[in-house]
Amino acid sequence: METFSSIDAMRAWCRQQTRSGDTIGLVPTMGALHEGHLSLVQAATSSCDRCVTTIFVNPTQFAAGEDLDQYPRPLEDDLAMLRDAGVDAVFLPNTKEMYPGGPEQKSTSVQPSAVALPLEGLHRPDHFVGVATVVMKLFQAVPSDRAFFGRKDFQQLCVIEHMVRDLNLATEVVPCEIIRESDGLAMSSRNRYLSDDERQRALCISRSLAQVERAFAEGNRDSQHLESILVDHLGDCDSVDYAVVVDRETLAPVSAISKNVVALVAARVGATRLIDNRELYVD
Ligand SMILES: Nc1ncnc2c1ncn2[C@@H]1O[C@H](COP(=O)(O)OP(=O)(O)OP(=O)(O)O)[C@@H](O)[C@H]1O
Ligand SMILES: CC(C)(CO)[C@@H](O)C(=O)[O-]
Ligand code: BAL
Repeated sequence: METFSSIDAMRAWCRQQTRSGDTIGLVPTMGALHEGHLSLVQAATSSCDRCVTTIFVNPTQFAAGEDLDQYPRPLEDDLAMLRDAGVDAVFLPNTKEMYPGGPEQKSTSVQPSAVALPLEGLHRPDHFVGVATVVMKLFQAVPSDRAFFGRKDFQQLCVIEHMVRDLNLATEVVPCEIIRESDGLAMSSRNRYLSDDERQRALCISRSLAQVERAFAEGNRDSQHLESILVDHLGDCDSVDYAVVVDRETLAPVSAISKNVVALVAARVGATRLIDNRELYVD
């Protein structure tokens, strides 16, 4: 497995693979890897000739006071997992390589579509500008045929799909299913922050979504009622940023549901903010 920290070297390696006819699958991450990340790697290695994973804790998507400094960085463990998973190359830029003028510098950025405005956009106002911009930069460093993103970060996936569509990017976005612990908790690097008690209480998030899925399957199409089911089951969380059932394409509120929707939750357990969701399909 090759590792690269410079954009030029990474891009040159990709060009060489492409010249020899190999397709490239890209898996962008912030490290602290788990089975969710490995499922993206698995999807990439099974549909592309080469898999490149990136590990970069992107400062521009964190607001002041968020967990940028604490964010776990177990690099040796991450590299061992990627090697075992059959990854061909890892891109590990430092902040100076990605932001030569410093991350605070007002440099060119990507303005995401309106899908970035609600939900996470309200609670983390500059977050998706940071995400869209760094993903665009990673796409330039790792020219790839396909890029793999998890549905766990549902709104992020929408933002990236819109960016690729609106800016005519050549990389195909491949959404990947949410990987859960055996008790239902969505895997997330931030689960490492949870104490045993918090880990138990965090289960109410996936349970609340399972309850909504059940009500939806039984024919309930009233979004207010479905949202009240979410809220009723989130009592073990310390605070709830949002618990909503919204249009799956626009993330706008819906009342009587006639199209596919998605139930999304962001809640804090102790100091840890977790997100999860369920897509609900009308047939
Ligand atoms: N449980 C999961 N199932 C599927 N994909 C996942 C899961 N967790 C993360 N991913 C995907 O992995 C990619 C990298 O995400 P990231 O490194 O931020 O991990 P994370 O676990 O979401 O971290 P955090 O806890 O910081 O949100 C993203 O596309 C994300 O959607
Ligand atoms: C897409 C991403 C790697 C951009 O920093 C990050 O937001 C993540 O890990 O989901
Ligand atoms: N997985 C999304 C990255 C973040 O929360 O910043």
